[in-house]
Amino acid sequence: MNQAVDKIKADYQSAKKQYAKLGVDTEAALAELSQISISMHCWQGDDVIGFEGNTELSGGIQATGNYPGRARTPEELMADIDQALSLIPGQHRLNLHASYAIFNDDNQVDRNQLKPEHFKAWVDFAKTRGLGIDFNPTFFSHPKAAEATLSSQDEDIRKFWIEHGQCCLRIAEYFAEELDSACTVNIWIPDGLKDVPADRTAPRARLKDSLDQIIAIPYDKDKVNVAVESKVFGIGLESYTVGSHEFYMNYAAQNNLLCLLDNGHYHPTESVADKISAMLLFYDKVALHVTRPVRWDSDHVVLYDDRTKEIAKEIIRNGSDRVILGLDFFDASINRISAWVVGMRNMQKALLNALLLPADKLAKLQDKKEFTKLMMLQEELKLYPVGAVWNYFCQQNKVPEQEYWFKEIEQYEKEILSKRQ
Ligand SMILES: C[C@H](O)[C@H](O)[C@@H](O)C(=O)CO
Ligand SMILES: [Mn+2]
Repeated sequence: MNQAVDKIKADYQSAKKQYAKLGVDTEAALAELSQISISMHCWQGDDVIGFEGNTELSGGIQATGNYPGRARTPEELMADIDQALSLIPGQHRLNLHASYAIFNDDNQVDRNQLKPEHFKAWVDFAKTRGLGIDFNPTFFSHPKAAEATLSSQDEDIRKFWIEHGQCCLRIAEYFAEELDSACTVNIWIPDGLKDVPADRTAPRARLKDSLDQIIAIPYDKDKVNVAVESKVFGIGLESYTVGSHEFYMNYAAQNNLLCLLDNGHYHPTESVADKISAMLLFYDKVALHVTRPVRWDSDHVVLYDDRTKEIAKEIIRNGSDRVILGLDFFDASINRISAWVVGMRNMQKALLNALLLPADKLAKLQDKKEFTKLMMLQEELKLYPVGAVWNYFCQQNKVPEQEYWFKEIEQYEKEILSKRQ
């Protein structure tokens, strides 16, 4: 901690009084914030490469940049995750991809043969840190994903990926049981076409059948939440995406699954914040990948920007317990641990900002059609002292406030990352 403890407390007390005048209880806001876990994606640490020995990223996604210090082994990735989590307030979750299975010399298998034993080291890691784990089958960066996966015309390839999905549900159940915490399994496939399709229906019918076969295996629905993530386009797949928004929204509704909304996966002027309330009138929960698309689904680090703040407001207004919140970005052009810390802390700051709004007062102004006053108050609230409350939250959680965490990143880079050649 760098600011004097007393100064942080004094600033917080002053902020508390200002918010109280608006009817906002800062203590309640802090208590709720400390209950919100974010699923931190393992793939920021190594540019979405994983541990299968394949370093080629496919599926129309790209990690650009060549900053030194990428984690190359499970040990390095775990150490980097520890370093990141030590600088992020609160208790969070870890989001793993199947391509991060940890093999020893004699148990490496292909993705359709994955078993819980290949993830035991992750369970041990999570147990000792009190983390829950979420999971993702990996339908990309594999020779059998070169054309298509769950929508493939090639029945052998489609079968391979169906089996992969089924393995992942079993592994998710293992995570949930071992860690006593429900596991969200998110299905995203890159399947699509570069140019104008002649038949949009057949690949979607095959995807539907493949998903039916995956979720037909017995699994405990209280322990495993299956989510489906749509997308509008990918690099090299610009004209047609098999797993579109409408496809998955209907599939999820019909099969009692979750939709996962990634805010990089829609047309640029569409707002994922706006979709949350609509989804939650029809689903118990919704899952999110918060990211920052710059001109395309570029997966830049999440900032404390208007888009993130608007998503956070909708999470809070609709009930944070109804949103399964994960991040999804991968920036290889900057220190990767700093990327995690900045993105996670920004998501939390946005949630805190939302928790510190006088929600009832603002909603009443809308009801009474006092739009002039509503605009005025929403704008004035932007300069209320959310930073003082944030610093106090960091202090409560024993992590450095403001920018003071960064010297630990510099130290770690000097001592550890710079030695990874
Ligand atoms: C690596 C992730 O699973 C992937 O980013 C997916 O969630 C996605 O958003 C693809 O664009
Ligand atoms: Mn995503």
